[in-house]
Amino acid sequence: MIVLSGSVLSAAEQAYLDGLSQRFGLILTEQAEGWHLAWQSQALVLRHTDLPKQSDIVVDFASGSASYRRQHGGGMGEAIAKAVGLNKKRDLTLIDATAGLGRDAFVLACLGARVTLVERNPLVAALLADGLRRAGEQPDLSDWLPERMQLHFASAQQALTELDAVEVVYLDPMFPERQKSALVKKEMRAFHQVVGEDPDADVLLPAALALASKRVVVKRPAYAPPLAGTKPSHEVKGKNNRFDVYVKAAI
Ligand SMILES: C[S@@+](CC[C@H](N)C(=O)[O-])C[C@H]1O[C@@H](n2cnc3c(N)ncnc32)[C@H](O)[C@@H]1O
Repeated sequence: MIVLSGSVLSAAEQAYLDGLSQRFGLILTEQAEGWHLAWQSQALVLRHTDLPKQSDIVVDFASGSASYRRQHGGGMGEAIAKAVGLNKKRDLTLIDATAGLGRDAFVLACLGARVTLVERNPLVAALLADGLRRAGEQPDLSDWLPERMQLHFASAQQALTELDAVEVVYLDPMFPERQKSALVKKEMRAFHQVVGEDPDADVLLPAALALASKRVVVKRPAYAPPLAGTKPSHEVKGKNNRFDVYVKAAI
């Protein structure tokens, strides 16, 4: 069942959603109270019944901060690029096993990586699929993005045993917010409501290390302990986070 409220679907929209569900095996039902899929300006969005449309969650690679970052120097100097090793090899193969809204995956793909995005939440996967579809229709993205960003709807546990080996596995599981989280952006809090916590995140590290031939990179809030309590080979500090790097072989 597809949950869309406040929208009267045209036949074309309904067919599009059915196609999306079939292609990725998505069962789109309400997952978090009050959050449902809706259409806004030809894009699929997640909307909360009690929140204004400005709080909609959408994947938009073609405009907004993702695009600004791409056009204004989101480059090899960024901590994430160094952590992953893109400063050494541009066309790394990479699995982002906790893809979320695909922002990190987009940064990495813009720099040259071939990224398989793994997401287990069906509503988030639907947003990703729709964001990738719209980006693939943009003139400045269409010639490279569909080839470099592929969506895989599955749990990371499953994907990391099923997918072909890659050079790098990237992990960014949800981490419990700090008590006084005034600094946590409104948008992030909303996203937290939809996907909840990731209490099983620790098991992803050994699975990722088994599949990656070069390294595993884990994004963590600066105050968080390393994933699974496992000390990384080294850390790369970002503006608001750090990247724990587990090296298996040189890139
Ligand atoms: C913090 S968000 C990732 C944000 C992402 N790096 C970005 O730039 O947009 C974590 C995401 O990972 C997903 N996730 C967590 N554990 C997962 C697992 N075991 N398998 C697949 N997806 C998972 C959650 O549903 C959530 O969407």
